[in-house]
Amino acid sequence: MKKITISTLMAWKQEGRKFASATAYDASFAQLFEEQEMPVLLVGDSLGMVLQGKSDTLSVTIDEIAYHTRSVRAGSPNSLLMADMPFMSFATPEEACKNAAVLMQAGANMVKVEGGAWLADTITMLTQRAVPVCAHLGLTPQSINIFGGFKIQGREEEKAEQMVQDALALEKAGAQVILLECVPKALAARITDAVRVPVIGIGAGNATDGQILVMHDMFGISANYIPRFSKNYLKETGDMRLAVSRYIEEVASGEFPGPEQTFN
Ligand SMILES: Nc1nc(=O)c2c([nH]1)NC[C@@H]1CN(c3ccc(C(=O)N[C@@H](CCC(=O)O)C(=O)O)cc3)CN21
Ligand SMILES: CC(C)C(=O)C(=O)O
Ligand SMILES: [Mg+2]
Repeated sequence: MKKITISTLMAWKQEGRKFASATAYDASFAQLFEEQEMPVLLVGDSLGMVLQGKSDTLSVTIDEIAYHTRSVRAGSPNSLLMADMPFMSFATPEEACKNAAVLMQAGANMVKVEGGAWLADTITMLTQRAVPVCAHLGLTPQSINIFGGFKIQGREEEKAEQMVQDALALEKAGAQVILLECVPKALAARITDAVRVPVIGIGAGNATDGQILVMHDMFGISANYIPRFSKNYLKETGDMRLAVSRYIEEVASGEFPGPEQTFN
């Protein structure tokens, strides 16, 4: 696989070419993903749930994300590697810079932060200091105690309009990727059209530029539960490499996510 950069994703958006991505936490799976030409990988704070068995992501630390980022980078030199900024690690722009440096030095190409327009100054400060940023909107799991659970976001028109405005504000602030989690398909489509940067969806329908899955969900082996919007590709292929390539193909063709994995 040739080196994937933010320019690659921008070009794909303009061509209307849909791309897949997945979480990864170790070198062996990162290498397997790279061999199947998965262009984008994320060291997600979901590792608190799927690796550590916790019921949410709040306890994950910057050092844990950095540890896994080093492993994933070792297995996948050419993917665009995103790393999650954990809960409270970007509470102020200064803390965000200090913590983002740890992840970039561990091998990330981009950091991801959860939140809306209030993050504009943080995102500007990071991008000015050469840290590319993905802004995560919709169901932001670090806000579970505000939301009262992992619930779909943006159902009411007022909330939907707010999310469109948040996406525009964060793009203007410098965000180079937007990630939408658990939002109705029509809202994800609206945001994907409204911004120039690539939009990656999870539980957001098939109109976004890219898709992401937690790798354990792709294989149907997640601890606790498997979200409704994910799909077990191991069950239908019986082989991990085939599962990954099937997922990549179904994203490219628009077949995944289908109606069963979509909120309307
Ligand atoms: N294994 C795993 N997969 C994920 O996608 C994931 C994680 N862990 N951990 C971090 C966050 C948390 N996520 C989650 C977890 C559960 C639901 C969930 O149960 N959602 C309900 C829908 C709720 C509604 O209808 O409002 C569902 O039935 O899927 C959603 C997102 C997504 N992320
Ligand atoms: C679900 C994805 C988008 C994520 O943030 C994670 O894996 O932590
Ligand atoms: Mg996350």
